[in-house]
Amino acid sequence: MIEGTLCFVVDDDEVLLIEKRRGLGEGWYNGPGGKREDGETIRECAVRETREEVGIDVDTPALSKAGELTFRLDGDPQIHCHVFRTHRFDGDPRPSEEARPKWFAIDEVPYDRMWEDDRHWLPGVLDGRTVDGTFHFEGGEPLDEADFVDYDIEWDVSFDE
Ligand SMILES: Nc1[nH]c(=O)nc2c1ncn2[C@H]1C[C@H](O)[C@@H](COP(=O)(O)OP(=O)(O)OP(=O)(O)O)O1
Repeated sequence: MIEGTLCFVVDDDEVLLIEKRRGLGEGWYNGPGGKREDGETIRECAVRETREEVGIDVDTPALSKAGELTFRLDGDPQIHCHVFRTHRFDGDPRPSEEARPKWFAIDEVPYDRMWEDDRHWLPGVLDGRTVDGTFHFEGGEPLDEADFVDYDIEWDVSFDE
């Protein structure tokens, strides 16, 4: 199964999202993030992907673990995604080949232009809660063309790391 990250940078009442320009979820908004590479920790992955995609530096210890999400396709776990939240960053977001960054007011997050599961867990994460969720998709690869059919969420969990 793929290990991945999502990193939500919050500044006052706004959150930094990216419009993904390629790969899974192309054309949709999400947090910066991506697949973990060999030899890096999950936090290192979140920091690297945020720097690569939008050119800002987030502070590793200040990343707060906000969730673990498992995305299943036709019953098989495909991606195990670690979600982080932070208020601390350096630099101004700039676009890259992978992503166009944009700040959104937290009460104006464009859920209709995001993965369908996001509306079930991201509001709580932006509200400071922790989540452990499994999201079921059906209809074959790729995941972003499959149907979102069901989910199971536990809130206010604690994580080992
Ligand atoms: N259902 C879903 N809801 C969601 O919010 N994010 C999802 C998701 N399914 C996948 N993702 C995110 C998590 C992770 O950041 C990313 C993985 O997609 P990709 O494999 O396309 O990664 P990237 O292309 O960003 O990674 P790299 O190739 O490592 O840069 O997609």
